[in-house]
Amino acid sequence: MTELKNPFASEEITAPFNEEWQAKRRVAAAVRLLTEVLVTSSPDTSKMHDIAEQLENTASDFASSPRVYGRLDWIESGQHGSFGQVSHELNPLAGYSNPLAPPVTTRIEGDMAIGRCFCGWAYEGPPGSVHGGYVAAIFDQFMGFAQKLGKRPGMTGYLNVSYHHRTPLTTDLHLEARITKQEGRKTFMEGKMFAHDELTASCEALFIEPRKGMYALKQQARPEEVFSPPTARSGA
Ligand SMILES: CCCCCCCCCCCCCC(=O)SCCNC(=O)CCNC(=O)[C@H](O)C(C)(C)COP(=O)(O)OP(=O)(O)OC[C@H]1O[C@@H](n2cnc3c(N)ncnc32)[C@H](O)[C@@H]1OP(=O)(O)O
Repeated sequence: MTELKNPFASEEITAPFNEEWQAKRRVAAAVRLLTEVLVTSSPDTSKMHDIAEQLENTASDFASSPRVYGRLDWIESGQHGSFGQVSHELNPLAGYSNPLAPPVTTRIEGDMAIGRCFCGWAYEGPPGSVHGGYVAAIFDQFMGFAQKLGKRPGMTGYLNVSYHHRTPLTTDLHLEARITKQEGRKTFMEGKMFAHDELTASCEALFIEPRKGMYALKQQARPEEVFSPPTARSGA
């Protein structure tokens, strides 16, 4: 099995590991664009049914290729990069090849973690503003990266988010985090989110290194592989 190194790799692995990921990044960018267009356009109904059929065919085409479920299996193949590189592609908040990810980008500067994010209309909660659940998710990802500063990577124990002002959509969001205290396996941090220099949200987070370390996570039970989301055709 490929060695699991640098699970918190970020800016230092900006380029895709190979041409396959490069192509997948392009597909993911197209799906992001599609999502943005979907929630901000109003084509006539029959055109939408045509589009749905095309997309269903595209999904079937994709599904007929070899399938890989879960990051551990991606790295086990030996052809898709290390855990850090695969995460850089598939992480649901930061992965360039995962269209669910806005994505959040991160880097370390001195004793601080710095991040950036941009949320389009698909992320709307309050009018014109990022949904609070996404603000929390962005923080969880960003703080999970920021704990790299403490060298005892762990899982989120708690994440307490304060919402000071609405976080605007279609705006560059700036993130900052620092460690406030470290006690053995526990890393305490604070994080901030800014839009146009205004503090929109802040958080206090505790990350805890599991007793047996992060690598023990790979021994957890695997979820079911088969996932068949309902389609409009099946009446959902
Ligand atoms: C193979 C892959 C490897 C690389 C993977 C990289 C993945 C990257 C992921 C990045 C992440 C991305 C972000 C995500 O999405 S992380 C996903 C969201 N988080 C989770 O799912 C975490 C679920 N919880 C757990 O797994 C366990 O509870 C953890 C691991 C957190 C602790 O379980 P463990 O058995 O180790 O704990 P312990 O009982 O020995 O307690 C230890 C100490 O901690 C204190 N305490 C415990 N809980 C809390 C709490 N809630 N508040 C305050 N304090 C708490 C406790 O009192 C004790 O203190 P003390 O008595 O010692 O003073």
